[in-house]
Amino acid sequence: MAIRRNKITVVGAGFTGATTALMLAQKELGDVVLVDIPQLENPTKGKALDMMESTPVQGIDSKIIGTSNYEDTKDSSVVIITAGIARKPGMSRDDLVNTNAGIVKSVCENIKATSPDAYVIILSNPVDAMTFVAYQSLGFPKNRVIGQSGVLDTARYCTFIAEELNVSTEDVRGFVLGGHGDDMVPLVRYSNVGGIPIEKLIPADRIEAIVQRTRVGGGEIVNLLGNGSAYYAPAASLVQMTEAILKDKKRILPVIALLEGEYGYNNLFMGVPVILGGDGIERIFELELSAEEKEALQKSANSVRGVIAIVNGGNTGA
Ligand SMILES: NC(=O)c1ccc[n+]([C@@H]2O[C@H](COP(=O)([O-])OP(=O)(O)OC[C@H]3O[C@@H](n4cnc5c(N)ncnc54)[C@H](O)[C@@H]3O)[C@@H](O)[C@H]2O)c1
Ligand SMILES: O=C(O)C[C@H](O)C(=O)O
Repeated sequence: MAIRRNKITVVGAGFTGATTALMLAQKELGDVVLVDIPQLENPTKGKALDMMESTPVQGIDSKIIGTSNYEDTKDSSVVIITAGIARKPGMSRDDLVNTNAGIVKSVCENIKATSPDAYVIILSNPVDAMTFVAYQSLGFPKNRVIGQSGVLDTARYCTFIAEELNVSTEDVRGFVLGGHGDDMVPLVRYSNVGGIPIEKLIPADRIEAIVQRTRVGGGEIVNLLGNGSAYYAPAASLVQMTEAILKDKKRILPVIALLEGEYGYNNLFMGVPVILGGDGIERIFELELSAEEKEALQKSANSVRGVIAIVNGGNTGA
């Protein structure tokens, strides 16, 4: 049988969607289908054609098309959902919940019909709740419904640690647990630089400042941009997750997963470290947490449950 390229669909051709499409093509992870609403079909086609016309210069062979027709996305291996509105200064991600829940639901109905075997990565905010909405709308098994927050939050955390120590970002390891909100939990005890615990290298007050900056990292960019939210680091995060799945890399990454007993939570979508590979979320790692870390995670979980309740008729879980 002839070997075919993977088809990767990116729904939402705005700032994150378009940037993600280009980065996916640059890594030749597959052919990319960029989808937006019918009213924006021409601009979507235009963005895709512009990207396509960069391929001879960049020396890449991925094809990129723009469309508003889900038939073009048929049998995608991975579908990335970036459709929805983004926040502006003064707003919280949770303010987007009702609008984006409707959008994510309608997108998922189309995906379910055209790519029933896809691995689906959700970016639209508030992303923990949107991953829940997608899970309900798709009816796919839990390993194939994956939310993006922890890769981005961890990238911010590691950037700030590297800046603090003036070392390569490549040598910084750590991760962020919990919901994608201001209560997220950067895990200091599990963070190191070249194997050296950060607590041995950075004074406690500076670590606390880094943790706080990470928690509001999305807001920092929103305030600087003035009319939208971050997209370069979010797109890079989506590409890392897609690559982990398509190449069966079995990366250990923090992603939003359905918890069924892990960390003491049931029927809740929240960020936890997992093995991400050819079968999506292949395993969730349950780490031993201190009393303080457990309390912080509980606060984050309570925030996520509050937002899920808004889109789930007052019920706080899956
Ligand atoms: N989880 C994260 O870490 C993270 C990071 C960045 C952005 N986000 C979220 O991702 C979403 C997109 O952000 P952005 O900066 O790309 O916004 P954007 O406004 O630039 O793009 C969103 C696109 O979605 C499209 N869209 C709306 N409804 C659609 C539908 N039914 N079908 C297809 N496309 C539709 C819009 O037309 C627009 O082009 C926002 O909700 C934002 O908050 C999340
Ligand atoms: O902050 C936002 O609204 C977008 C995204 O969730 C981010 O963290 O950059």
